[in-house]
Amino acid sequence: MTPPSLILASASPRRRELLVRLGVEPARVAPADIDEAPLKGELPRDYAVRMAREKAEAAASGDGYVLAGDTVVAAGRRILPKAEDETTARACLGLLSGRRHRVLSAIALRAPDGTLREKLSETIVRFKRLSREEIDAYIAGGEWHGKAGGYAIQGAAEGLVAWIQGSHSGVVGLPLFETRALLKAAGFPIG
Ligand SMILES: Cc1cn([C@H]2C[C@H](O)[C@@H](COP(=O)(O)OP(=O)(O)OP(=O)(O)O)O2)c(=O)[nH]c1=O
Repeated sequence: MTPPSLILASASPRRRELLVRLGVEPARVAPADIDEAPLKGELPRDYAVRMAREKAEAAASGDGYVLAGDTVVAAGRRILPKAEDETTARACLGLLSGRRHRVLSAIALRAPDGTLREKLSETIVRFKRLSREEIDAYIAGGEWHGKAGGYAIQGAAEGLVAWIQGSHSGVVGLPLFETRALLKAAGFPIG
């Protein structure tokens, strides 16, 4: 019997790399184009789960599994934006400097029968207090581009992270423990 196929509904190359670490090679990568605006007053965890679910539903086609994820950086109840310009990235780093914040990484899996399952990983991260020079140097490196909260822990930013509790892969974009469990629960063959 041929193994079932899995569509990865994500434009993030990191998500693909993380999934491959579980021994799962997606048959296709099909980024979902959805409206990513948070609802008024929406809590960060509700927003992350809703985004992951909507991405999985939007990419559904045929009879394979569809996996999607969404990573949100939250300072209290506040959802930080994905940094698309320097000003936003600077504002995010200023807010995160010397404080704890949460990274919510939701994943959603649509099974061939249309059942949708999701899981949420929550990680607490604390940056050192960042000096003006540290922020300038980080901004100059450009790794903040397109990243939730204006940083990427898989790059130079980890040198500024004093403490982390939770899932490193979750912060990067695909929490491997939760993803493996979700695939297993949905009957996807995984070692
Ligand atoms: C905090 C943090 C975020 N990120 C990334 C992961 C995600 O790519 C991005 C958050 O945006 P997402 O909306 O989760 O993902 P995406 O837009 O890159 O891709 P798609 O919606 O198609 O799946 O930020 C890191 O790579 N490292 C980090 O440390």
